[in-house]
Amino acid sequence: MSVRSLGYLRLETPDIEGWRRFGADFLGLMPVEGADPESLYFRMDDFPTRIAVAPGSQPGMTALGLEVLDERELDRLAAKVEQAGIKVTVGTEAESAARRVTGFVRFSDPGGNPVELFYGTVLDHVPVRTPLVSKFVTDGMGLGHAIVSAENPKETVDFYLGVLGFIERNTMRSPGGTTYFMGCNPRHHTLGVTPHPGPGRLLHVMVEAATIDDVGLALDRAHALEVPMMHSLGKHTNDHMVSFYVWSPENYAVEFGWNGLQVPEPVPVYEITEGAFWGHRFTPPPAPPAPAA
Ligand SMILES: Cc1ccc(O)c(O)c1CC[C@@H]1C(=O)CC[C@]2(C)C(=O)CC[C@@H]12
Ligand SMILES: [Fe+2]
Repeated sequence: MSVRSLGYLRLETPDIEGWRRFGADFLGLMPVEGADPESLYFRMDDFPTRIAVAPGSQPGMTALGLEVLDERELDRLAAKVEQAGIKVTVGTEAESAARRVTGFVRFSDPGGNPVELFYGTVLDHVPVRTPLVSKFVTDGMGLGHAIVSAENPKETVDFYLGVLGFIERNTMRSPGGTTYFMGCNPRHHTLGVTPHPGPGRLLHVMVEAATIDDVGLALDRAHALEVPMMHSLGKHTNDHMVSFYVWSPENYAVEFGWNGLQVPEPVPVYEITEGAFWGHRFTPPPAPPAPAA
């Protein structure tokens, strides 16, 4: 296994105040200070930052931060990415310091999603405090999972499997094409790739809490804070996770779940024919505010 986990996400949003409330008061992440005073930084565990949100004119993901074992693995994987014909840039010392990692490289995956491979997390030993959530499930499994889009899903999936060492878990066919779910540690899936016209983008990020009560309480907070629902409470057919999804301030989505399946050893791939055993009823995003006349 090459990539070890989804280590961090870097996002940009036109609604930084919305994200402050969303991240801390709804998701229950721990807000902390970081390199840029204009940005938001959220902890889930002893990683210094799991989700960093910077102000930007457009919503977007600026990095899918994938953790590798050590410097030798980073060099080996960066060379493999270059051999695959993808241009790789080495992060500067200042950029590494801002991410609180020892080193990283960046490139775009074949679908156009921005990826950073990093090693050497600089741990935060101030105990994490998440009073709204009993615990986020991250140990050895990263912050959760992300689903990204690609116009060329097969090529993009072949890259993650063949170059970065992900393992295929399952597929799901829908009218728009096939979605691929991949893992890199016991968490059933860390990355999903789904077809979508246009350059790759983040569709949702999943965070996992330790108890069903954490999910119930998060549903209550969504209601109280008027966080718009995307998929009602449901249970997935591939990782058996019980979760619901909300629209984030810029209309990507966050899935809040519990009891995701862990797959310590590779198992044969399979195809699912429904996304959920029950639930996960969809609600479209709220209409954007009307432009000022
Ligand atoms: C089906 C499924 C299983 C496990 C997950 O963690 C999960 O997020 C999903 C849904 C994934 C995915 C999505 O988020 C956007 C709409 C998608 C692309 C589909 O049309 C099929 C799968 C769906
Ligand atoms: Fe998901």
